[in-house]
Amino acid sequence: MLKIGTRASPLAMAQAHEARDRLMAAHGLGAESFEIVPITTTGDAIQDRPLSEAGGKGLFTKELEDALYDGRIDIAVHSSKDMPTLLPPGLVLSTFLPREDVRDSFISLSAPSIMDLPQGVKFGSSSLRRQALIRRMRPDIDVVMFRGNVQSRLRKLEEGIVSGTMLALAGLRRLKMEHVATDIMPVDSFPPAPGQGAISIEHRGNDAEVVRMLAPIHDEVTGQALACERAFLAALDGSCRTPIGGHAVVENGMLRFKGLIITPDGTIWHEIGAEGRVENAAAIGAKAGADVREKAGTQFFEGWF
Ligand SMILES: NCc1[nH]cc(CCC(=O)O)c1CC(=O)O
Repeated sequence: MLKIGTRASPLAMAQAHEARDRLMAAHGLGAESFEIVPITTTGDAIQDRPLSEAGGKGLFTKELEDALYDGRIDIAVHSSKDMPTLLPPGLVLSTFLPREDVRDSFISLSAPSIMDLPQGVKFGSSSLRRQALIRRMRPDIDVVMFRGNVQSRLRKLEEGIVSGTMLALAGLRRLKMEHVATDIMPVDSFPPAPGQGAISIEHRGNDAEVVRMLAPIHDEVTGQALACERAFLAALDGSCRTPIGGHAVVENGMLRFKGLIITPDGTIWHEIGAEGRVENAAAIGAKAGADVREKAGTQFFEGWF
């Protein structure tokens, strides 16, 4: 019996089921060989303030990691986007499932695109990256803090609390809710978060049986793109306080990466492009991070908060 840990949100549960289904198919096993263990995390419990204030990315992972350490679960299924770049001792992130669409979707009941929103309306997002990118496109718009699952966001749109919000297209697809997307943002003008759209699996590094089970469901190309994007994030100190975009594409053994850092008010940004062979994925991302940091200068990272 392999115990699969997951957050309890509908999206996390859908991702855990996807991981289980792939494991069943890869090993010819039935559902009875797996147990899905939902765990409520601090990140899920805090709904009234931005996660960047409450402690950052680790909020979604700590309880799952505790459960890995004490054996309540054997693997933890995560959204890669929510994973800190550094893992606690003894745990590894070895396995990436084939990536979904990386793009963000715009959701509104009153305008077909962000540029069509009326002057000065409210836009809800808790992601610093999305907030900054929206402000870059539409400095007139009032960006407000906004959290919660798809259903609660749609309710707030209906109630007129905000005129627009944004969600990852990947999440909507996994919830079979793609139809709520009003517009899809191009990656060039609206770069996704590093890791967006990719499910990853964390486990105890010394668990040989788990390593054997996971090997056939790992997607090589997604793993290479993620190695690059996560190295970029790590080089920039990937705290949730810096709006960062980053996206790597792998084709025929070559990797192309584009990254962006932007001030929270959306007025200053720096972009970086890099490419090379996939074998050097992590080095390409790390160098792009160091290069964009140098391009931006230290003053870029100071005095926002
Ligand atoms: N921080 C929440 C989160 N983590 C991963 C996804 C979407 C799915 C993905 O990117 O794989 C979401 C919701 C969202 O951004 O819309």
